[in-house]
Amino acid sequence: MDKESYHHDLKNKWKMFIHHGWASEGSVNSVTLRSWQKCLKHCDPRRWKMPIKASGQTLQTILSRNGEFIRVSRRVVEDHFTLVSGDEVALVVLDPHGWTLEVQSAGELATQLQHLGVGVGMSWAEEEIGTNVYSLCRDTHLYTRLEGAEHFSESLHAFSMSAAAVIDYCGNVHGYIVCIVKASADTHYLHLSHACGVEVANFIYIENEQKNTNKVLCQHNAVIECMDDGFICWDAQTVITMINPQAQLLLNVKQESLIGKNIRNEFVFPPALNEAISQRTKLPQKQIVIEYRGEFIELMVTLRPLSDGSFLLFLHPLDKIRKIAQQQISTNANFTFDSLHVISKGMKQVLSVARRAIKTASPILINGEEGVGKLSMAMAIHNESEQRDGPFISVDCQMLSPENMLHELLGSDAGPVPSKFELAQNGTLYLDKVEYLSSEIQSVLLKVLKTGLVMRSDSHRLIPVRFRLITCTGSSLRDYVQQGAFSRQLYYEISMSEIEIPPLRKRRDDLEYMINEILEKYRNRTGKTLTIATEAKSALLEYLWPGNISEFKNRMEKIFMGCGKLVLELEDIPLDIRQNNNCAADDVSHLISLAEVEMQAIEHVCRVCDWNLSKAADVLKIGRTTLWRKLKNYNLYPGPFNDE
Ligand SMILES: Nc1ncnc2c1ncn2[C@@H]1O[C@H](COP(=O)(O)OP(=O)(O)OP(=O)(O)O)[C@@H](O)[C@H]1O
Repeated sequence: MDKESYHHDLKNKWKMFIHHGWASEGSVNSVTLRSWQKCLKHCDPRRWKMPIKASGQTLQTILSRNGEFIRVSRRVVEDHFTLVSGDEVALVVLDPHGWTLEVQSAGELATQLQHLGVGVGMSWAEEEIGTNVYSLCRDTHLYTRLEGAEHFSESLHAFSMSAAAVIDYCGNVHGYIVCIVKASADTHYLHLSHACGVEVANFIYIENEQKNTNKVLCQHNAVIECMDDGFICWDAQTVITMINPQAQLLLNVKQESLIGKNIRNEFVFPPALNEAISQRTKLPQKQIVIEYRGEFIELMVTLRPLSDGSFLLFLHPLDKIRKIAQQQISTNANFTFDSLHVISKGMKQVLSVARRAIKTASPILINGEEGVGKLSMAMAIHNESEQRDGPFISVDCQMLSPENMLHELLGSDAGPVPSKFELAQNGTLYLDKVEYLSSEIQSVLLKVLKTGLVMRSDSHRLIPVRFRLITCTGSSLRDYVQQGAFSRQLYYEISMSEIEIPPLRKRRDDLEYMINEILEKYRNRTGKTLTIATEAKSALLEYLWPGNISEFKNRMEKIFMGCGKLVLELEDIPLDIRQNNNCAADDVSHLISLAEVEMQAIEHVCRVCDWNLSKAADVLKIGRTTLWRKLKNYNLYPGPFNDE
């Protein structure tokens, strides 16, 4: 059938429908027929009513809401429009609700469309203009064509139109592209709406991808800039491709001097890292030392092999790691000069000596009997000093085994384990019972104090350290020095400021305060108000408290626990305290024999003399053979003797 007859036939079917309200089955496309039936109710097919047109604020809202879509589709529609003969084709862009966003038309076709009211803002709603390509395409989302008399409104019979929806990969409809030609003209141009729709959808997809990529890239760059860790990236050919500012700081290098260089030529890695690189395995949080241009740099690293053959080496800043180690090892120094509650004159003098000592950077030696509060005083000094924000590292020298003393204090590069001096960086190092340091450690400590540098036990690297040293002893270090068991030079060095804490028996005011304080704490804890009878209190005040505050706290706790009354009478006080014996009469478990005293003395002197028997025998003022025999008897023989 030629074009003319085809259109003639269509017109007859349309007339038939308009006249009788029905069309024979199969003669009209079912979708079109359904739309005709709906339109009968609200449109006059023979009289064109100008469609509504959005204007003013409404139009502005529609245009700005579809700004991105208009920008992309205009570019596509303009390109296609210039490619075809403008006189024969019009291209119209609609938003998802059928509002006209853009019209490309020219010549006679443009004039005809303008007469019908086609322009920006016009509505393509079916109720307005009857059956049209937009309304059908909106229902099906499929490419739609209507030719001549397939339109419900007779005024549109002069045109053939097509419409394609612009749908993104998520299924969102951004709008529609409508192509209009004269019904008498060649209809192959109608495919333009489909081509434009696909192209606009592709552009939207690409722009979205670009936006997402840019967003990810921005986030990626922000993360790289803000992260505390440094990192270096090298490719499968071991060429360095990336190094972030933090890594440049940690390694003291400039990006330009490393990018494009071979990682192998720039850095010397330790075996553990080399092995992980060659086996392409992850290496999480490994503390290593790498060599860069003759410098040894200690780092905590994480190695991540990537699937393209490249590697990422994260450099975790060591001061942070050190802080974590310090937090784990450092003691919670919770005393201040105020919280020591000093009442007695003797202790007030001690505090003024301590205050003076704090003003200098020199080490402080604290003397005092056991349990007198030496550690608490050291903590208070730490908290009152410039080092208060640094760590408080406490080491009990008696607890260090002679074999491991060097390793434990000096650390090692192999672990690597930082030395206690490094851990105390910018803080306080407290050495309890300093007389137990072996002579080897004594000379190491002296060197550290004089140079401010430490060398780990298995390393030749000199690490600068800055800390305040507080040592303490319950013995007379002077006697040790005279006996040759403690380095004279070290003694002078550590005792530049010396604090002597008097025993509790010499500070009755403090003792009385502590009794009241302990009663108060008891009341807060149990809700019971306990008082002490005068005789009982006198007994407590008279007692000599050989174990000082430690003993006081311990025994008072036991006394309170055992007393079911609200008034503590003399009879509730243990007999040894009442009789002012220095040890509990009914408890002999902690008393030691003469042989044990001798054994402890021998072991202590031998340890201090690094098991040099001649030296130890001199200090103990016994013969070498006697010492050797006693060591065997007491089973104190630790291994080969260092006797020369
Ligand atoms: N002024 C104080 N007020 C209350 N309690 C204190 C005071 N000083 C020390 N103590 C407490 O006394 C006990 C012993 O104190 P600290 O450990 O400081 O003594 P020390 O002389 O270092 O002991 P040792 O000789 O056994 O090492 C701790 O429980 C501590 O909390």
